[in-house]
Amino acid sequence: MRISVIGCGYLGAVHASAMVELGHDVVGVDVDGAKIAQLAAAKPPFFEPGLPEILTSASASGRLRFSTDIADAADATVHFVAVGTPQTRDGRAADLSYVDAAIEGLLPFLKPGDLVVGKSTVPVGTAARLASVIAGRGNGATLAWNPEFLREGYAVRDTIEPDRLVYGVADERAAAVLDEVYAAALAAGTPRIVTDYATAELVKVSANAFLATKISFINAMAEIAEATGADVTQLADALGHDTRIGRRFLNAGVGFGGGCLPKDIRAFTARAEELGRGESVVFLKEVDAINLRQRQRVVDRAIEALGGSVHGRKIVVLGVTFKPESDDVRDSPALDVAVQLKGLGADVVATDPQGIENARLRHPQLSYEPDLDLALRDADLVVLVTEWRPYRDLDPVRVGASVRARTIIDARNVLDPETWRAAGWHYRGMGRASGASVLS
Ligand SMILES: NC(=O)c1ccc[n+]([C@@H]2O[C@H](COP(=O)([O-])OP(=O)(O)OC[C@H]3O[C@@H](n4cnc5c(N)ncnc54)[C@H](O)[C@@H]3O)[C@@H](O)[C@H]2O)c1
Ligand SMILES: O=c1ccn([C@@H]2O[C@H](COP(=O)(O)OP(=O)(O)O[C@H]3O[C@H](CO)[C@@H](O)[C@H](O)[C@H]3O)[C@@H](O)[C@H]2O)c(=O)[nH]1
Repeated sequence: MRISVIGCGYLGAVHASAMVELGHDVVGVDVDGAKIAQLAAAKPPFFEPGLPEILTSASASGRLRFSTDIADAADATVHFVAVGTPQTRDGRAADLSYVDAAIEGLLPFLKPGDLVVGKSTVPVGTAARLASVIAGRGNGATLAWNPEFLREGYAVRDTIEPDRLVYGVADERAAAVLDEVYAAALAAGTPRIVTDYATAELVKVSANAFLATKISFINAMAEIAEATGADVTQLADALGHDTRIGRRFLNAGVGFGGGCLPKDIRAFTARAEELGRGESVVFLKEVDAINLRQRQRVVDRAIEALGGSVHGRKIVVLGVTFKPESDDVRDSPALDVAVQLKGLGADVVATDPQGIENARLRHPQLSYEPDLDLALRDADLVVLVTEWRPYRDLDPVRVGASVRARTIIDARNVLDPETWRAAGWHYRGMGRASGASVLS
């Protein structure tokens, strides 16, 4: 099939390349000329494991092109819309101006039988509104909403072998077209749910709301654990053995960030309020508040660890991205902590395997040191905020020889407290028993 992908960011660039893997002819379109130039040269404009390989093979096959001109989408019969839906500047709602502009741009090039497929995360009701725009001016094209559930860091696998496919459609033909698009994934047994627009839109935002709630739940338990001397990691392990609960997304720490969970729960709340149903999701405000409190708790812990003031002290912040295996710093808890500590007068040095370039663009006032050993030298305090493998694997004895003071805050609970304490470190986790050894 001939496919266009409008918007080639973290979602669209992977989707475009993956569609070639699934056997299609693809043109990726973006308004960002620099991004398109990189993609056209088969160079990913961001770090995503596996993307260089599929981008290279898709480009070499001659079945993947990139363009800044929406007219190049005219040959395609299926048009995925994967542009951003960030939080509006003045509020918590989703900014739909990019989605609206992408649809407006496509309209003159649509043909009878074309299917426009929304991928972006949108407030419920958006698809119905856009379907009527396309019905009016889309020259016989129709709309489907097919939300995306990929995780950054696993985006390639999640796109090629998704946990499920959700089609929000208004007619059977649209579902049949999507079946053709995803034939390879369906043949591999991917479950598919065919539903209406509103349900498809809601599946996406409620999935993210659920994940965010799970994380804030365990972070709330971490607060209680701390007040009682209990250990939240053991608590999560024990809870996780209950298959109804499951262990995933029960890692307490500095909380969730990124370009999705925080903005999506806020947009969901705003939409529910618009619908007069704010009360139904009022708990999401608490989920957000617990999450933001975790960032503050890490900062407070740093102040406490340094005896009441961070002023003039060297604090090494391990990680700037919102999670490992990504260079994405959107709403990153790690950067938030680094910026707050800097604001309090600390001599902050941040390091990260992939995120420094993006972090520097947003926060040029911070000092960055890509070399981990150099970063750690003479530190008064080490704060692990993003659990990249090299930080999880740090040797406390070796690191202990180069820092000024052996004090570490493990804001992701990924280090073994006993090992670090045995090497002479003052170790603090988040909701982990702060005393000496716990019998196992
Ligand atoms: N990043 C993820 O992991 C992920 C996963 C699932 C869903 N989503 C959703 O997908 C959407 C895109 O997210 P993202 O992370 O890829 O954002 P992004 O900011 O990385 O990419 C969006 C891209 O759209 C381009 N764009 C904006 N207006 C355009 C237009 N009119 N025509 C063509 N291109 C245009 C931008 O230049 C940018 O490259 C959002 O709604 C997001 O919530 C993201
Ligand atoms: O137990 C956990 C699990 C995750 N996180 C944090 O939660 C955030 C989000 O993590 P994750 O969900 O893995 O990353 P995303 O790539 O943002 O993916 C989410 O957001 C995407 C965009 O909507 C969806 O497609 C995905 O399904 C959804 O998992 C990160 O800051 C993680 O550090 C925790 O603090 N504790």
